Amino acid sequence: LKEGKAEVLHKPGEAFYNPAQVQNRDLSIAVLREFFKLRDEEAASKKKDGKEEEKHQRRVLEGLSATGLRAIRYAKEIEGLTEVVANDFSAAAVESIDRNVKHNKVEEIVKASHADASLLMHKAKQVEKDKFDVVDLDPYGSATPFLDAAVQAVNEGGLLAVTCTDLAVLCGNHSEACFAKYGCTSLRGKHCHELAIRIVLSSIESHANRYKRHIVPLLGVYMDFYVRVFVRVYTSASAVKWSASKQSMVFQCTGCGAYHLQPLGKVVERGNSIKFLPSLGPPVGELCELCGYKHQLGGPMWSQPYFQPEFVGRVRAQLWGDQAGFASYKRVCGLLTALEEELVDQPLFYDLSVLASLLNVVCPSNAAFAAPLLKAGYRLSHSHTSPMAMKTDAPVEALWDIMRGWVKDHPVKKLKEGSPGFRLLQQESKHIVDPDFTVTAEQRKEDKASRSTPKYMPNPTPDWG
Ligand SMILES: C[S@@+](CC[C@H](N)C(=O)[O-])C[C@H]1O[C@@H](n2cnc3c(N)ncnc32)[C@H](O)[C@@H]1O
Repeated sequence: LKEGKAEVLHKPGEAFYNPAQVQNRDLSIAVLREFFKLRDEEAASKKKDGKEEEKHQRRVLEGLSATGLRAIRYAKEIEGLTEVVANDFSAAAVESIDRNVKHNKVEEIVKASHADASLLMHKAKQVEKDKFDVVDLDPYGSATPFLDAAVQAVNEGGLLAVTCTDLAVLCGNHSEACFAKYGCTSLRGKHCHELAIRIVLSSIESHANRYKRHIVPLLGVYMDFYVRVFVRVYTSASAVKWSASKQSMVFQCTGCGAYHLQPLGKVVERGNSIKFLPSLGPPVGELCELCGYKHQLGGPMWSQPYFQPEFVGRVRAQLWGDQAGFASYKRVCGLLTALEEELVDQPLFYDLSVLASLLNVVCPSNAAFAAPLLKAGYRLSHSHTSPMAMKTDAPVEALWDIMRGWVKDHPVKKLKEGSPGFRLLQQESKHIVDPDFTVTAEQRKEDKASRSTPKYMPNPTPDWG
């Protein structure tokens, strides 16, 4: 099998290999290249400030390596790596890693290791120089059994890359299992994939906090059948005090899906010290003010940004600039462009098709829905996890104002009395936005002709072509 610069001799049944994960591996290579560049830039700026330059060996651990394909690609496609440890606890997998390392002539860099990944990481954490610059976890299902060791085995400012494929658990089908594994309750809804990313981040942060460490997310995505996050790990007892203020509970209505976030607390600075204040009471009552149904409680989830737009842009440019090297560059660049255009500071979103289906009415176009919100000064974007997403800083009442305006001209099919949609239509308008404001067909045509990204997107598509 060939992928990137690696060629793997693969016996079916011997070690796990999934061709569909090429996107995951391509993305990871581009992220690692940019991460090491970032570290070089940081070291250079420290040197400029007269501080001692930190020497990094550039060691990577692939804790769950199967055929060794990913580790071999890292060694061949990322410049300057000194060591890549390709570990697996299956003897057959290690045999396959050994064979493939030789076949690809990367014995100098890639070292096969036969151990339980957690045990290996717990050993590595004991000596500073044995810690890794990058720890990559790509398990079957959830990565949570490995997190405790992983957050300790990464060196200062190092990178932890985590895949979780248990989306049924993370997306609200097995909320109880989610709580058991991640310490967070998942919820259903169109935003469930973004919530999944945020739950994984919250879980990593909580493991890190036990060792006076905290995370800084660089990039998180939902792809195909998994979520993948890349976070840097730092040590700081004082930064850990802010952790609860970076996470929120989610109160979500079981009728209309309206959600409200409640940070676990806030931190106030008093002189030289900081004080943590737990949140006071829930942000909403037991019943939803819009439709009268009950709220469900989900979380905690990471409610700070889950990606850094500038870093995402750099990774995208990396993939775009090496089209011959990355088989999946088009798909991954598309995904990263969508991610970069998301409102970075607005957790979760509403889905236009859900708003319309609650009222049993034909769905407005994105542009028709966006116009009144933008006119009123709110921001709006889509989400890389859903094309019908409306991610906005407008209150949910404004969205229903628009939908009530929409139904004036579009017939509502039968709605059951007492249903959430029926109750939403009974509500008085909150007059937060002008629901009758619209963009004309002429303006839309102009928009389409003048740019690839509609005007209602916050950031025009960057010039990366
Ligand atoms: C999904 S596969 C890894 C795929 C690989 N990262 C890739 O990109 O092709 C998961 C691997 O983890 C290994 N594994 C599961 N639990 C492990 C543990 N506790 N320690 C080490 N390896 C483990 C399995 O044997 C399997 O080969």
